[in-house]
Amino acid sequence: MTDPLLKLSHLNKSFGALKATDDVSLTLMPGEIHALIGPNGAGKSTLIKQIAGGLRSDSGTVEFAGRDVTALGTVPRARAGLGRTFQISSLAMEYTVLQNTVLGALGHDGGVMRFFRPVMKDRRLVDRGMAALERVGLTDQAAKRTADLSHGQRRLLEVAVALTLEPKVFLMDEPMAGLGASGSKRLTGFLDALRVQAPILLVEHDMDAVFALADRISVLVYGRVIATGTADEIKRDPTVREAYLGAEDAA
Ligand SMILES: Nc1ncnc2c1ncn2[C@@H]1O[C@H](COP(=O)(O)OP(=O)(O)OP(=O)(O)O)[C@@H](O)[C@H]1O
Repeated sequence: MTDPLLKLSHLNKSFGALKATDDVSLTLMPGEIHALIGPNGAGKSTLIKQIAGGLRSDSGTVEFAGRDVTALGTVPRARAGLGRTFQISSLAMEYTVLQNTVLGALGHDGGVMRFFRPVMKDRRLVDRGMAALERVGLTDQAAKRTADLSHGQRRLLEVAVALTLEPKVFLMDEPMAGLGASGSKRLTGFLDALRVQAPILLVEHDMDAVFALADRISVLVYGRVIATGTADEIKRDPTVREAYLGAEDAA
């Protein structure tokens, strides 16, 4: 059997008396989109932070590509290929769209020292930046100031910057937020293709996108995973319907 690329075992995180995540175990398989859904405050963002390394777990382990990364911070986890996007606006607003992706590509090469070299003259980095823009459909915006992009375009640019880092896994926290119907549809199509390059752990409230994309869905309620399964299994699961999907879906 194929090994999971990401394996969470018995992760816990409390804030005072509040158990934000409670004994969470789940896996992300190669090529898979695994969606994490749950009501507000269920612990989804906390879990993403525990995986990315921004928040230290009280107990439990995070294994990535067969390696225990629990003790590592955000930067070494990102360097290892654990890519986090969204809900961290890391874009440089005064820079052009292309400069943002080129800086992303530069970050991937890991050379802070190189920062001082004329990066925009580095053909290889510029090509990588342009290739990422092309993949998200922002080529014609390359020379624009990032601050002048629409909200939806900025989100696409965040995806493009993430692509330049060539992650082995994507952790995405509500990528559809604020995109509107056509923007979400476009991003849904894009993520569908992206899973081949790197599997995606997707926190998302947009249930149309979740049901369209996810190979598996885990439902988090009060910090606990109450069910994991395919979209059909989750839709049918009585515990989920009661706890999360609500009366209108149970009707
Ligand atoms: N730094 C913190 N200090 C104290 N409590 C926190 C902290 N971060 C999160 N919490 C609490 O932990 C619980 C889980 O929050 P979290 O943001 O992980 O939920 P969520 O499922 O991502 O919610 P949403 O869907 O609204 O983004 C909430 O009750 C929240 O108030």
